[in-house]
Amino acid sequence: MHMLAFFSYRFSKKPRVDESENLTLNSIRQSLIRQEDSIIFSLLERAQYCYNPDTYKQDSFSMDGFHGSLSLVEFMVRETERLHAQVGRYKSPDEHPFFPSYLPEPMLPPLQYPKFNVSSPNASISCLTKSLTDIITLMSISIHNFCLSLNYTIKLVLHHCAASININNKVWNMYFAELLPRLVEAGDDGNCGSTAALSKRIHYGKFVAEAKFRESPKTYEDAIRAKDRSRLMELLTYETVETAVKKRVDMKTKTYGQELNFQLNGVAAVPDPVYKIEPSLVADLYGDWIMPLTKEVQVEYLLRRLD
Ligand SMILES: O=C(O)C(=O)C[C@]1(C(=O)O)C=C[C@@H](O)C=C1
Repeated sequence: MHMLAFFSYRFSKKPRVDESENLTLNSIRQSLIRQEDSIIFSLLERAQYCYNPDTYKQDSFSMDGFHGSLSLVEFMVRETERLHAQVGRYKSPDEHPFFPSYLPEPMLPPLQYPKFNVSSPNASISCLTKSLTDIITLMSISIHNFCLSLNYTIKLVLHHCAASININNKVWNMYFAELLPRLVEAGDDGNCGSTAALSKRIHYGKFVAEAKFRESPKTYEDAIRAKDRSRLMELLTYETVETAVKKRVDMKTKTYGQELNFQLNGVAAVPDPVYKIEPSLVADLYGDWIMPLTKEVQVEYLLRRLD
């Protein structure tokens, strides 16, 4: 059977939807905590390589169908997004493209996103995304998993304004201009990748904002009607949570990024711990960029929440 015919067949079945859980601030925060691991691991991965200035320069590469008006990294991200768009990745409420104006319409029948499944939003969405990637690259063994994951449809609870919020231009600039030069050594070797995890985490602000709005609509409504950004920012900011996030990220970076060098007799070769990334760098990244951008998404979302 042709693969798309196979998909159409599978998609035509009624999706199974778990409606048992509610959108709570606590469950969304748990999801943000799980995403820290992906962010820290991808930064650790990226930190192994040098900066590679040619990857980011326009005019550095030339090949058929690609002549230098974009950098190699822009070209790769744009074309990857085009491919993923064909199987509907950006119709998912927690996926945000970096090059939205270049995307084709999906070739597959639309997925249903009736409501967002708060019990395991990441599990179902990242399972879907992972399966999409697998299916494109392997085209074989993950067909079964892919179809299974599609049947666990995401329960969408966001207001329709969510679709108009995408601050990936800021995420892109933050990553390439601010973060990368601090994270890696200068020089050349090859690699790129952690922007997607950051983008996803930052746009999760939509879910955080929705949960906060639902928990106390009256508190937010006046500020929304008055279009009062600073009041909204004040309402949605929890200093104690931010302090706890930075502390946890610092500890996770130390734990995941510690070099474990043991001699054959099992004794540590280096008495003092050595870290692959300076732990405070990731904690500072959270404090200076990730949380402020997540809050910016929340403000944008709330401003349109009563539209
Ligand atoms: O947990 C929340 O309430 C959030 O809004 C998320 C978040 C964050 O980005 O981690 C952002 C703002 C708050 O001040 C605390 C934490």
